[in-house]
Amino acid sequence: MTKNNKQTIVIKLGTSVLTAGSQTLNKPRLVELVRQCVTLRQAGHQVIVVSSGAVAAGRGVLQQQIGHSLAEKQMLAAIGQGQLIHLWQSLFSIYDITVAQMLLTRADLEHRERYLTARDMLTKLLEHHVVPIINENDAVATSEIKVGDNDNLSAYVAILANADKLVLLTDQHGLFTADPRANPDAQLIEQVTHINDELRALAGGSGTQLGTGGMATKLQAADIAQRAGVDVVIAKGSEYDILPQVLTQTAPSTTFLKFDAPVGGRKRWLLSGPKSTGKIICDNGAINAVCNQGASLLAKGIVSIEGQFKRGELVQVFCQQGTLQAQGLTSLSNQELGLVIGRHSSEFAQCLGFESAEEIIHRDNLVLLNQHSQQEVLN
Ligand SMILES: Nc1ncnc2c1ncn2[C@@H]1O[C@H](COP(=O)(O)OP(=O)(O)O)[C@@H](O)[C@H]1O
Ligand SMILES: N[C@@H](CCC(=O)OP(=O)(O)O)C(=O)O
Repeated sequence: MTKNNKQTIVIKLGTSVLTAGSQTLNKPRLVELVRQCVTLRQAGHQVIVVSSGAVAAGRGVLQQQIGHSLAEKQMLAAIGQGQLIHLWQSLFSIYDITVAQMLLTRADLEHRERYLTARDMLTKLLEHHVVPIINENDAVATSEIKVGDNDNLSAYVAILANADKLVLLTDQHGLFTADPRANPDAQLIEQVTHINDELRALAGGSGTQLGTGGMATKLQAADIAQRAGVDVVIAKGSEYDILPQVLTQTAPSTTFLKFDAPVGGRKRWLLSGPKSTGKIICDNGAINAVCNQGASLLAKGIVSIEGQFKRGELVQVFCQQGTLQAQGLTSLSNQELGLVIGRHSSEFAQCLGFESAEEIIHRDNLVLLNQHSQQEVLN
């Protein structure tokens, strides 16, 4: 939330920015970015950095031909992360600013308690005027527990920190109508209120072997952050004084406006923490009740389910037309739910052999995803 125009700003620095298009870290670029972060702090803002670049730094240290397989990148990240944090530490120390390293994986955000621990830690660092430097813990992150890209990670961090703004610095001015690398005539899209399939279709992957996810993951990140009440800006990290310019809205960029009625409280965790493990497909009556009438999801309106999930895991709710409408924590596993699809809760005990709550996803455990200004309860 904005506190007297003093904002908490998460700045995500992509590999493309930190390498300036080369194969390894570009130190003058880091110097320049630290100077700008300090300018923001001197203006009273709190700064959190999500820094990519461990893999690139590792390449610079080893100076051997290393491929791009997962195992090779993990090895490079393990080598490079130390150098990366050392550089940030040295550069911020010129200004007498202390930094702290936080290496996260999805597992740190998935369980509510671990999520709260990470949140408290981040809050403490900011209280002590430390700049958190965050990256994914690539060296140990297996596919089951990793976020996979720092764009999504930075959106989760912005939610954790209750940030006002997320700035994604990359090697383009923002989201274009097509990948500008392949389409020189592509136009910059300056403002986005709501990300839809049409927009997602414009966002391609990374144009290089160094970046992860390209514009596609930046849109995923923006979508999550907007819903949680965070303004998001994508801008070009090589532009002079880009960070101050983003704040004064004078740089070419793409801005994604935060929602008028953002998801609040514990429900923010549902946007950022758990990974979805299954799908529930519902009839239009159920979708209408859940999306427009503030109802919980009942078994009666469920048409089918897909995937495997346990009780308490996150599942996604789709309409029969195939659009994602909501996500939330299920009270039954996929096997149990299979026994009661389409049934009234009065039949649950007989079908399941035990008593169970009538709601399959209780309203308190559910976030809507298909309305850009949904009236979610701010709890
Ligand atoms: N519609 C688009 N607009 C802008 N860039 C796009 C688009 N689609 C794909 N891209 C690509 O996304 C790249 C930026 O993402 P990425 O390489 O992952 O950078 P970073 O390391 O900054 O995360 C751009 O260099 C560009 O080639
Ligand atoms: N964690 C990796 C970067 C992953 C990533 O998302 O990269 P990028 O798309 O360049 O922001 C690293 O430190 O090299």
